[in-house]
Amino acid sequence: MSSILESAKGIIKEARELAYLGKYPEAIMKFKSQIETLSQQLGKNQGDQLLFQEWSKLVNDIKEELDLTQTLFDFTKGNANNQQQPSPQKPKVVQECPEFQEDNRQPRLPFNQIPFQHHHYRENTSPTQQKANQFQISPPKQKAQDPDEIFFGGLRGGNDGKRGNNNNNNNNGNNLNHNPSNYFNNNNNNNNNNNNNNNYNKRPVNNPPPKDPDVWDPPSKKNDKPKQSQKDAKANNIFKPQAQVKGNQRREYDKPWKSNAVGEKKPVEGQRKTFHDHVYPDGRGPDSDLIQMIEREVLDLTPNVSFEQIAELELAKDTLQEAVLLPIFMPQIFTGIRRPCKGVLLFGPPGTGKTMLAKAVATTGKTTFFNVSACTLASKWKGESEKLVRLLFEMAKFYAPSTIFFDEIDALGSKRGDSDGDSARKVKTQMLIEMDGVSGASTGEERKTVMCLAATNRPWDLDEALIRRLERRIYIPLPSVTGRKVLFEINLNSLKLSPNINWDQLVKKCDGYSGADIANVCREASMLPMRRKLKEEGGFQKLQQKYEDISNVVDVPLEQKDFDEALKIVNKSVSTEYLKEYENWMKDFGAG
Ligand SMILES: Nc1ncnc2c1ncn2[C@@H]1O[C@H](COP(=O)(O)OP(=O)(O)OP(=O)(O)O)[C@@H](O)[C@H]1O
Repeated sequence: MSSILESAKGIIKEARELAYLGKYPEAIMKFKSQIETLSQQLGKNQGDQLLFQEWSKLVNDIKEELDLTQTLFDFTKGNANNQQQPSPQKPKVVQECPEFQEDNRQPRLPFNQIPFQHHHYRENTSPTQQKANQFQISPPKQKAQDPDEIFFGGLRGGNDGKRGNNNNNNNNGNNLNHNPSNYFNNNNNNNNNNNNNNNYNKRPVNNPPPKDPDVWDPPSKKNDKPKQSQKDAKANNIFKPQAQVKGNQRREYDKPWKSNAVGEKKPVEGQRKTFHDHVYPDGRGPDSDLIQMIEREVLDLTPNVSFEQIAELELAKDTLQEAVLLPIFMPQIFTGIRRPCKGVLLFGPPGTGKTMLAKAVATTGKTTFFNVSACTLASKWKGESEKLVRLLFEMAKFYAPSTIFFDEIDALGSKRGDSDGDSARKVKTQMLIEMDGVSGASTGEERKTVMCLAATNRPWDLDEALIRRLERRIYIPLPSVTGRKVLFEINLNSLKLSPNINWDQLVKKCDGYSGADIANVCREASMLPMRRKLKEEGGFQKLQQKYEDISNVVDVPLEQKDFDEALKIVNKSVSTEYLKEYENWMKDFGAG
């Protein structure tokens, strides 16, 4: 049954398309064939009362559609016989509606020639009709792609909500088209006048023509509705009494939403004055948004990492303490040839603790930490990146002593080349200028220590001018055996551990793992006993019913098998071929 309906649906759709294209004879043939097929089926299904009713309703509807198509056909034939061909110019509806201009199909019929059937199909919400709709003879509404929608769209009024007068149109469409006799009368008039458009315009005033949803209302004349003067309005009591206020009285109430607004922001006493407040004491300026974005997303007031939390990397820690922290603590010593370096580059495989080192520097030196991810910058402030770099350094000087950390600096400061866009070149140049400006701290002006730290996994991509300014270049390698042991200790210090774990063997197995990889192994291992326990007890729900405090039950010591299992899941993330490249680059450019 459903296959018959499906094929009927398809053929009826084709028939509508043909009718839309003005191929009435073919459309009529198709409608007729479907009426025949469905009627035959009706005969076979008389036993099922409900189905029978629905199908006969459907057949009747298609018959009406056939009649209307036939009428249209007769009408156009009449026109042709009278040699009253429609004007080659497209009707107004078609001219004004972009969808129709894009569409190369024939212009749509004048409004009063459009059959009403589909409207009837979709709008009728009687239970039987709703059932019939389930057969989806008329498909759900789509944007002007569906020929049904284009062909019969005028009847339903609102097609896509673009125009404001859809509801009215809908009503007008209903009023006119629900009554087939109206429809035929109009056609007769058309025949008499032999001019559809004229006829459309010559409707009696008390029976206004339905609006086409695709045609905008003409602009209303200014004197259509004389404006009511305020005096008259008051007299007519249009204004509510509470609105009658004197002078500025209306503005004198609390506007809590405004207190957070940028324009009204006032520094609270005792609170740290922000850079924004400093440059724009009035609360708003041309770069307000950019500055606030930096303050919100780049400024990290609590990096909170200590050197003790970082495993191994003793050389890097010493270099950073000497190059960055000492000049902050003893600025008087670091003058002349001892001037602090302009910047430090940390390079090495991913996940080896470069960001942690930068944060530890900021925490220990009690400096303001700007954590700039070059990737984010480049994408987020496209077109304004060089302004952002300038503002960033200005802010760093304002909050000095500060540390600016450029993570993934290769994304921002790669080698300059012909393929660079204008914007990328400007950003690089701005960075170089600003980094030079930072060392201006040693030229006698009030010392504003700003340290630049940068990290990259691809040092060989960096621009040489930038490399020169990052005067200390420190290799952050993968952890050694000792480093891996410490990493396990750091990551597992809050968990219960079985005494039977063979740490030496485990650390050996983790050869080539970065600090981040080892942290992942520990995380995975820590979950396994819990998962096992949950499974044994029949799932979370059952465990919860059985024990009041399930945290004690699932918090079981980690065992060797947990780590073995975790090592199967977590693999190393650094390829060995890259390690060679780091070492080579270190030989050529390293300055640790
Ligand atoms: N030496 C280390 N000591 C302690 N933890 C470490 C160490 N190295 C890596 N980790 C762990 O790895 C995680 C990632 O470290 P971090 O972000 O500092 O790496 P990164 O070198 O900056 O990585 P990327 O180059 O991908 O930005 C840290 O949160 C930490 O858990």
